[in-house]
Amino acid sequence: MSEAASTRTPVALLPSLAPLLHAWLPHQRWFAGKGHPVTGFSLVSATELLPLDGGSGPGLLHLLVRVKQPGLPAPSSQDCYQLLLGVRETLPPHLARALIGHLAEGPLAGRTLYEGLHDPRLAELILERLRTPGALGPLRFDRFDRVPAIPAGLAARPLDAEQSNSSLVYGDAYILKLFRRVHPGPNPDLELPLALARAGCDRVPAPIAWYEATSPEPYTLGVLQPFLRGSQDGWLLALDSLAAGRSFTDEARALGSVTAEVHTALAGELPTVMLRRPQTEHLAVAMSQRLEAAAQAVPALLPYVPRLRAAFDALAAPGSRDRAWRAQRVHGDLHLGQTLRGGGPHGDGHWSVIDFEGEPARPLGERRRPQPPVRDVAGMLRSFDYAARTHRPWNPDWAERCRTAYCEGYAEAGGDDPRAEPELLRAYETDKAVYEVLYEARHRPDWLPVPMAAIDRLAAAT
Ligand SMILES: Nc1ncnc2c1ncn2[C@@H]1O[C@H](COP(=O)(O)OP(=O)(O)O)[C@@H](O)[C@H]1O
Ligand SMILES: O=P(O)(O)O[C@H]1O[C@H](CO)[C@@H](O[C@H]2O[C@H](CO)[C@@H](O)[C@H](O)[C@H]2O)[C@H](O)[C@H]1O
Repeated sequence: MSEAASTRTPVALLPSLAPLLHAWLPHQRWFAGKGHPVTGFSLVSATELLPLDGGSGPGLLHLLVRVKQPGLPAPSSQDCYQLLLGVRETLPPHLARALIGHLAEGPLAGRTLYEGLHDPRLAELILERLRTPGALGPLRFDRFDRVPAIPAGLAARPLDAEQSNSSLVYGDAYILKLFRRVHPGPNPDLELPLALARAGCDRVPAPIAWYEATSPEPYTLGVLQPFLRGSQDGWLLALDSLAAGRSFTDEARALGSVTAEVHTALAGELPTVMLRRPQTEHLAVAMSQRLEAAAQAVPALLPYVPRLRAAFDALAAPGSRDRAWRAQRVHGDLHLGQTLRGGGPHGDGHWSVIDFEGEPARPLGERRRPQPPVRDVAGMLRSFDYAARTHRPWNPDWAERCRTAYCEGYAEAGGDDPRAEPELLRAYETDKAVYEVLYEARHRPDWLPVPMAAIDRLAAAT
């Protein structure tokens, strides 16, 4: 890949970009620091993927920018975001919704700045870069060695369903996920699918290509994988089943077995450890601390704190002195919305698991630590409860049947039966429900009653 005309560092640009970013960034769906004032920006890296002085055509600027938000605790007070900014003389009407603003001063005064991913020409250029491994300034583009070449000229479109990140679909054949808030170190959403692909596990769309920043720190920035066209998302399938009064136990059993398959493959590829005292005590303390922090942010949790804490204390109770739990790399944020049925080469009934990033709010180091696999099981059990609660009238039996079938499927496929360690399962379900209370309070306050109902039930059971 040529380095020509692409790696000038337009530091001089930042002062003129800053006011536009200030007005635009906090309103983006993927911006994690909502509700806290942005006081400034600093540049981590800048790369011209397409020269900005290229005449009448668009330019594409890749930026890693640190956003200063002193109201947030460190390190979130200086989070780093990936931006792909288009620059044109004038914005054609079909790109009107991508507008960020007009540059009033600096080297590009008079030009228009816009969200580059909405411009098919620029999105297609990113795929072109990924087709050929190589370096471009601080960026490095890589390919998985066991997959066929990526064809040229595939049409690009942004995916509307994006949540924490942004995705582009190419010719309905590939999907590129671009991480928005990035942390130094390997992103588990590349690390784990690569490990699974190397293990021959077909439950995860195998990464085909990816790109990273290599300096000043390593950041995983984007991963290209096959697009499962026509696949159905497990969350919507569960809601359909509830609406139609249909059982979901076959699907839940299959999901249990898929989870066990993924866990077995991950345990075979990546380190596993045994958690004993004092690690089990540390686990209980960390869960209690998360509960207390969540209760500070969402006071509705406060009356439940003592009883919920009992579920965590049980992990380190005197009777559990000799217990040891196997820990390994896990998905970390497993729920129905992270599963897709069909759409790939394995047929309509084949389930795949996506989005191995873990809970985005947790530090990367914590997400990459080996954890008891029951953590993922708890995530999926919470998801059955969510689906049953979301549907009117509430159908607790539906969730209970799914729960049983999922645990049976997990054990039948070679996983340890999650019900054999009820304290551990309860602690993880409680920890997840606490996380969900915080997540819903921040992102979807109308949904808060869903995890609060679980908090009420879990507290009553201790
Ligand atoms: N390989 C894929 N094939 C088809 N659709 C996908 C694929 N990967 C992700 N998606 C779709 O994109 C959405 C967002 O992907 P996800 O990895 O969960 O991103 P985020 O981290 O932004 O939530 C998913 O809910 C799913 O609908
Ligand atoms: O998919 P993401 O990685 O963005 O995960 C976050 O958002 C999820 C919601 O989209 C959230 O999941 C919660 O709501 C789901 C229903 O919408 C439910 O199935 C899950 O069980 C529940 O946790 C997830 O927690 C959050 O990290």
